[in-house]
Amino acid sequence: MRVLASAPAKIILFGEHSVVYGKPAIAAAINLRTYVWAEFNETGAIKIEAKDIRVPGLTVSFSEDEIYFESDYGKAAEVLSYVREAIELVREEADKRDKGITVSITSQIPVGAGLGSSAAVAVATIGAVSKLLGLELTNEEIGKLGHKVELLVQGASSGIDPTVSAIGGFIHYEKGRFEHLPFMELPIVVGYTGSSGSTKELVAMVRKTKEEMPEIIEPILFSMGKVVEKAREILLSDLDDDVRFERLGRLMNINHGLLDALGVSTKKLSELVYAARTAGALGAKITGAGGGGCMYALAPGRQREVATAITIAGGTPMITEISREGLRIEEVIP
Ligand SMILES: Nc1ncnc2c1ncn2[C@@H]1O[C@H](COP(=O)(O)OP(=O)(O)O)[C@@H](O)[C@H]1O
Ligand SMILES: C[C@@](O)(CCOP(=O)(O)O)CC(=O)O
Ligand SMILES: [Mg+2]
Repeated sequence: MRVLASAPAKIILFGEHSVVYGKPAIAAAINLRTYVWAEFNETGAIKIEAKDIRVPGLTVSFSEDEIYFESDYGKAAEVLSYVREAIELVREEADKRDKGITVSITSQIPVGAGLGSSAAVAVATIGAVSKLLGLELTNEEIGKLGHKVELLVQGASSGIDPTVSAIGGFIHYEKGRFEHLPFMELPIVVGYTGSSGSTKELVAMVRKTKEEMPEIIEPILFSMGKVVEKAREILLSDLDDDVRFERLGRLMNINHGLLDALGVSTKKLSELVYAARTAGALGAKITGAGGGGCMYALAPGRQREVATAITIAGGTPMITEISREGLRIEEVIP
């Protein structure tokens, strides 16, 4: 039997980082997906074919007639830890710890870009492997297992990414509970800096700063929580779109400033944010953990101009759509 599952990327509209400390956040699944095939193997081992992820630490030496490859096995294993933990967790849930499983991954989601590639790969793996092992899990349960995987690998995770990747759509999330917000088309442009940041390291950096100066960092996290409450109110209001977008844009700019104060922006991210605002975006901010990766801009009627401004500033624009669907079983071959 072979199973193919897929799960989407996400953007965090408001509340990244503060959501790790129990504050609310708002996120949406987007139409970039990670695909995972799962099947049994006879060895009893876990085998992972990650087709489009770069493995760090590969050295190649060429001499007259020989080529030597040296790989940093520690780093290679670390890169695959989300997938490995996901498979181990599902084998335990199914009480089939010794089943040999091979997974093969292809992904449209840039890695370490703040678009939730870690959650999508964990959720798609859990989806495919649980189906293979005959476990009946709801998408919500798969989101919770995805959260466990992120906790195991990163040490800290709010769970918002695996939740929205598993269930799809547009959500408000707080302390493990989510509420679907009404589906709406948002005129946004995502800008990718081309560089990456590690969520594990950025979350640890924020925690360290918070421990060193709680009297400064806690009020910032508190304000971020308030920004999200206000954004939820506006999203659920019946204000006209022009007023609504103008207010949301202002809140995005405040949220970006607060993230910058936490130290997770970079020169390139800020350049893309300011380029987007100058080109007419009503708001622009980092999305995801930062340290590189992506920003997004709210630009009703100005998406094309903002995309051009992001390109001129050295980024790659992506006009994405919200994905109603979360985890999907694409194919089951008996
Ligand atoms: N296609 C993939 N195959 C295997 N692992 C992946 C894949 N995509 C992402 N990952 C894992 O997720 C990590 C990146 O996660 P993270 O730092 O949270 O950034 P983000 O979730 O914003 O992309 C990668 O280092 C890798 O371990
Ligand atoms: C920084 C954080 O709020 C979001 C991280 O998202 P990403 O891995 O950068 O896509 C962490 C979390 O919510 O667990
Ligand atoms: Mg991640």
